Amino acid sequence: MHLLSTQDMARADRLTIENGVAGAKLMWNAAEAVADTVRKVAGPDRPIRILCGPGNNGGDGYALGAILASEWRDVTIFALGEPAPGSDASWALSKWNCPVGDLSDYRPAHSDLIVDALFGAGLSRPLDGQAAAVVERVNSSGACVVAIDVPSGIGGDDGRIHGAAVRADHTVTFFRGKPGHWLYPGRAHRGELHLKDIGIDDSVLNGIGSRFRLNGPLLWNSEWPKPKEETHKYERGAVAVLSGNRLSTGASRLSARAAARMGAGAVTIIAPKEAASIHAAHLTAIMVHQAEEADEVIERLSDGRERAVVAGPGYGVGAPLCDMVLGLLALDRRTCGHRTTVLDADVLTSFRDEPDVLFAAIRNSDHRVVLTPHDGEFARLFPDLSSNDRPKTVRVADAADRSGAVVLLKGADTVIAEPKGRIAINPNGTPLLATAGSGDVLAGMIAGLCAQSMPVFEACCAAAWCHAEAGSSFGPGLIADDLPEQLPDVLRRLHQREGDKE
Ligand SMILES: NC(=O)C1=CN([C@@H]2O[C@H](COP(=O)(O)OP(=O)(O)OC[C@H]3O[C@@H](n4cnc5c(N)ncnc54)[C@H](O)[C@@H]3O)[C@@H](O)[C@H]2O)[C@@H](O)CC1
Ligand SMILES: Nc1ncnc2c1ncn2[C@@H]1O[C@H](COP(=O)(O)OP(=O)(O)O)[C@@H](O)[C@H]1O
Ligand SMILES: [K+]
Repeated sequence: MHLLSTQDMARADRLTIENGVAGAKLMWNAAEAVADTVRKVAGPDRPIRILCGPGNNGGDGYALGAILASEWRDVTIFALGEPAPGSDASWALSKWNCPVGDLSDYRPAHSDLIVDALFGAGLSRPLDGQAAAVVERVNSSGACVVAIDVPSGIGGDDGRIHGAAVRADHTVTFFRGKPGHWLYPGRAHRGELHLKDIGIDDSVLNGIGSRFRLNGPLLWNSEWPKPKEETHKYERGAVAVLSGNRLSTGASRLSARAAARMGAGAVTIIAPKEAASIHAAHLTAIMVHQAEEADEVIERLSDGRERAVVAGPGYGVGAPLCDMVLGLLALDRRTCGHRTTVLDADVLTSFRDEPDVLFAAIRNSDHRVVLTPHDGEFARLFPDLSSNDRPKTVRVADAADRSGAVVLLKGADTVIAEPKGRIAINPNGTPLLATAGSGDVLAGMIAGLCAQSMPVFEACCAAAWCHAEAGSSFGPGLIADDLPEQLPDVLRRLHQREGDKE
């Protein structure tokens, strides 16, 4: 499913208007769509108070008022400024045949149904003055709020609070969702999201070329690996996971088990001697290979049997890990096929003083690379991209462009970006995933899919989505060990789903 930035959405409107649908018609359709939700939420008797801004978001509010007043409902409008003469909003105001109150006079009652039509896609500066004051009163009133397009004060592109922001119970948006509906804190402010058709044809998406996607099965189901009937375990896809020393072996076992559960045909942990015997005592289906020094590990991996390698979880931060990774990335495609290297955890911290060395190695490598930082690791590798001054989506996309890797920035609103390409936001995260080792599982899941030749961006998106599904379907009490065991159930349900379409 595409998401549209405010700029993309303006282009969708423009293309639709050029194709002969009047802007006023789109506004009326938008108001009808909001009216549907308002009727359901307000029931027959609740007083409806519409707060209109000076732009087209306010225009939607005036048109909504006209529709609901024609049904003899108790509707009042309070406005901030007037629509520009000749605008669609000014036309909508002409359909509202009752007085308009001043926004500063509105005192919300708990029983009101408030419609927030102050600002939508056109928010151009932080809320202040009357707008900020009314948002404060609305939020503390306890009244039910339906926001039009986006809760006022939330940036449609970045999901951030600009000055102050409405906390809505419902948000009605048009044609496609916006990144700000899915990035926090906007995601927490929007309440239930209602996506409505207002007469914009899907074909305009071709003319827009939006980079933004909402992650979900539609994005990657068609690339899901299906083993051939006559396959064997190495052909199906093998994974290697590099283990830390004897005191930190658990992380690599979590990654390995997750890779196997995602369908990799063979998974091997490569570990130094003392750690290898600990693994051997724990493992059954997962194989263990003993290798002491970086040279031995690279020698073991140079025959190309494993099409995906996980490095970082529990390995230990330091120069030996940097050398190992640089050695791995230098392995030749002729011997290793189209290998994917998933660099997680300690690898990301180990390169904090010389991230450009890592990025140069990635760009010069024959292999596909995935970086899976959390916020702290992201700040170490990309210090200048870590401040919140630009949307998270754009910062992750810049990190992908700079590094040459697919970058998956973990968090409640995980963002995945490919170099010069798509940017996906994961919708189904649960705070239950905030448990030690859950990131190690995710790294293994990505490797498991990449080893089966799933394209790397799709593999990252699919893994993030399935990881979150595993967390929420297991429920309270979840620890990282439970995630791989939950995957068969997630995968079974996934493959039973009927293909919904874009
Ligand atoms: N034809 C279209 O373009 C359609 C637009 N629609 C609606 O139009 C909205 C976008 O309309 P606009 O582009 O007019 O933008 P908005 O209505 O979101 O806001 C723009 C207006 O608000 C003012 N403004 C921005 N930030 C402010 C602040 N912090 N304090 C005070 N004033 C501020 C601007 O100067 C401008 O007058 C969408 O969100 C959607 O609700 C829908 O009616 C569907 C069709
Ligand atoms: N509040 C949250 N909501 C949703 N997902 C979360 C939340 N907190 C963490 N996660 C997810 O949990 C995982 C944690 O990974 P990471 O920080 O690497 O942990 P660890 O290093 O302990 O394995 C990531 O996939 C992240 O997206
Ligand atoms: K709004």
